[in-house]
Amino acid sequence: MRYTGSNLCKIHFNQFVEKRVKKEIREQLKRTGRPIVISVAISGGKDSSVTLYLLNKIFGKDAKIKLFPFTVDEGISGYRDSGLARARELCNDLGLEHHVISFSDNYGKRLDEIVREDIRNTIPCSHCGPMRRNLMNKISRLNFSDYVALGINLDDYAQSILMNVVKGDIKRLARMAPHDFVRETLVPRILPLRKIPENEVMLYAVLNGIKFDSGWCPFYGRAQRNRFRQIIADLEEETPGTRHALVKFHDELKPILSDSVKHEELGKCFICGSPTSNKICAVCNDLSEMNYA
Ligand SMILES: Nc1ncnc2c1ncn2[C@@H]1O[C@H](COP(=O)(O)OP(=O)(O)OP(=O)(O)O)[C@@H](O)[C@H]1O
Repeated sequence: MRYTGSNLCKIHFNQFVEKRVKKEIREQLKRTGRPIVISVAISGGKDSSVTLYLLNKIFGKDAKIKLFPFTVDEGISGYRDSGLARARELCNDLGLEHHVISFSDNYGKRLDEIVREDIRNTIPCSHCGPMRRNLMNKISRLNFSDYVALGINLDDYAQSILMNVVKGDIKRLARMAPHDFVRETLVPRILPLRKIPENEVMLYAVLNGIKFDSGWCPFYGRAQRNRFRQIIADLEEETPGTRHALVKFHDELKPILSDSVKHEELGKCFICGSPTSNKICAVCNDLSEMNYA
């Protein structure tokens, strides 16, 4: 680990990962003594698989915590099916019931079709991201979840901070998960792996025999995040510890921002009832523009 200068054996590496994840969870999860439901968004990829494995390892015997793992089936041929299969297998191994919510049942179309029919040739992620987040929130609300856990690792998190800084998007910086405020219609997100570098998550998965899908989304090449992925990787290579420094910067900035940046009032979408600060949510807007196109 270049950022700490340490070399660890398997046992101590596992302990080091688990200790940091437990600390994160302690800080992110507000325990009040009453039972808690945590939805776990698993794509079948390494990060969300490790997230579910660790949450189950930490809370599996805790009668006051119920885990609810689910996958959103976007309808991406040649990609999502193998992710779904891995997610199902992992849940089976852990003795947890796996749930699925799909674009086709909720939006009437698979992502493949949406992309094919889009004459504006928009980046596929700009349809998929809001639609996926919308269904994550929907299924989490349907089973009365207190939190939804995502497999965001340190690299992902540092990229998001930098992207928001570069775009000058102070509102997004202020409302980045982990969420410490509850809004009626939006289930707060927790990120147990946000301090664990991507390569350590991968190593943890391999060392512990956690099944995951290593396929790439066919639309990956067009994602704007890729540029920031490279920038963060280069900065970390030149100066180990950069990713942690960015997270520390954001953690210190967040309380200052939330004092000065007012969180937008969230109402309900006029069409589907999802949380939105506008009359119509981003997904319904997108779907109606597609129908007019
Ligand atoms: N189809 C999906 N169903 C459920 N959760 C998802 C899905 N896609 C993404 N997520 C959640 O959002 C997080 C970030 O998404 P991202 O696109 O980076 O995931 P990924 O690279 O496909 O897989 P992973 O992060 O598990 O390695 C995931 O870790 C997971 O918690």
